[in-house]
Amino acid sequence: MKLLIRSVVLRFLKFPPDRHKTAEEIFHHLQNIVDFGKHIMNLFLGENCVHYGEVVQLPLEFLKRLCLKIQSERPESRCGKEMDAFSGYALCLPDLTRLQTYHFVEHRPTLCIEIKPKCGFLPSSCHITKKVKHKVCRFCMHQHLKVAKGKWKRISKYCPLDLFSGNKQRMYFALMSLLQETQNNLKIFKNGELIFGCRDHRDCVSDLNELAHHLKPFFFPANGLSSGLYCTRTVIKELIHALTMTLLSSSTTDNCRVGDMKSVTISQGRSYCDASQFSKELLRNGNHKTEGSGLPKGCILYKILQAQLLDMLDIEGLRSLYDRVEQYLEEFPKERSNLEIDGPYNETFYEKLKDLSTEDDGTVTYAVTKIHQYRVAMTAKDCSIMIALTPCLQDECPEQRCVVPTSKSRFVYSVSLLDLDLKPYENIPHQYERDSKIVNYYLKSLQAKEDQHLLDFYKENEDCTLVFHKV
Ligand SMILES: O=P(O)(O)O[C@@H]1[C@@H](OP(=O)(O)O)[C@H](OP(=O)(O)O)[C@H](O)[C@H](OP(=O)(O)O)[C@H]1OP(=O)(O)O
Ligand SMILES: Nc1ncnc2c1ncn2[C@@H]1O[C@H](COP(=O)(O)OP(=O)(O)OP(=O)(O)O)[C@@H](O)[C@H]1O
Repeated sequence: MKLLIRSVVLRFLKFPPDRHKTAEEIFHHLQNIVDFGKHIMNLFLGENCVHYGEVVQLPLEFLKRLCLKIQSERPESRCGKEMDAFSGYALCLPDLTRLQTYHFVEHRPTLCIEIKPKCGFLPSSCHITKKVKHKVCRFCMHQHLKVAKGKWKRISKYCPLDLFSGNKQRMYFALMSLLQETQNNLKIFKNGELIFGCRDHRDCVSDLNELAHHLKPFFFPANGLSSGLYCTRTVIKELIHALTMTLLSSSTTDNCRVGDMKSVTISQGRSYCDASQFSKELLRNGNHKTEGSGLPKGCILYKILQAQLLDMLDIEGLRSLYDRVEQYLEEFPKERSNLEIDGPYNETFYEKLKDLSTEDDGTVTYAVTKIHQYRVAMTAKDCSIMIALTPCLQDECPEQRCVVPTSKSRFVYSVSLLDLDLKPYENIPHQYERDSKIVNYYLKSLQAKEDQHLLDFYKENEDCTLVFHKV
């Protein structure tokens, strides 16, 4: 749960009603979040993008009033957990809907586009038991289950592999699909206020004409564009162009160490997903080669993908390693802190993440290293990118690398990341079950679709079926 107070954001922990923690535990938990951002994600993703914030203490009276004030604003689907208003501790973060780089534009209008890209590769682990996982990405498979469960109304045409391809045509298709079906993967803010996307799973604002109306003064400040369908298309195109440029731009000035990790390759896996509408469209037009231009090293998508690729074994390969650690902890419960399952997140922890060998020597040390890497990868698979854009004049911003030009405008931008908390160790069995549910449901719906096609085929051909009778 996040609360916006002027230009900072206060972040509070949430817990199920019956599971309150002591103030000391909450302080430790929040400090761990800060340390993980500062010493681990910072190095993977770069200090310009990672804003880990600081733990602050607030008067309890203030928190009590705050809690009462915001309760009615919280989406119903999120109310299963209660905000911690008892410990007095919170995280203080910058407001990432605002530009993070240049402060001279602080009071200018700002657009911020939040994208939750999800997992951008197909796993190639030999532990995988269902072949479909090598061909169809997790996001596309999961769509079927989400729609069946009523989380979303329609299947999205967005496929993360298109966004992460680095190919501008595929990225255009991916971003357009996000705009058409935002789900929880795209939100747009104007001056810090949500103008497009879902606040809650039921509460969505996604009228492209209305969005174009908001965007027009940013992209066509001289107002030379009439309204209507043509205008909407033109403005949306400009937005997608600006987003593509920022997502592919490389930052050379941060401390990101993505280069010092032997980069994990995805060459064994393919770079396109069989379920992607873009690939299907190409195939339909007789083109059998889906282009992947590759991401420029140093761009935000490249860094996120590198962190995601730390999941080398897939949950199917990881499950038995988790059981190995659990068995060990059952015998030696005090060893949990030595295994550093709950931190500390420091340089030593980071160094361990660099061991990419997948030769299992049967030790608990090997198992724990792979688990740490998996948890970091899962974090990168669930984080969000915040792209803030503010118009700037021709003679402003001498550093061209922070400027994105569009047809009739020019923007300074900043790229930041959200939701970088390390995924809990305890979630692993749940991840395993969810994975098999997603895959099984997908296979079931594929089968049902095939059966239906066959049935339709027989129905269509009923009139001319030749039936042989025994004589
Ligand atoms: O498993 P996924 O891919 O559905 O991801 C979950 C997200 O669902 P999504 O598919 O993005 O709609 C899910 O997003 P929502 O809360 O549904 O918007 C959470 O981010 C969840 O993380 P956590 O368990 O709350 O830490 C995410 O769970 P983790 O798997 O990252 O733990
Ligand atoms: N530092 C920030 N600056 C601006 N907006 C933020 C910041 N942190 C979070 N947000 C906004 O708040 C939204 C919710 O954040 P997050 O998903 O981390 O919270 P949550 O724990 O799921 O909250 P809840 O369950 O109450 O919805 C984000 O999708 C983003 O739009």
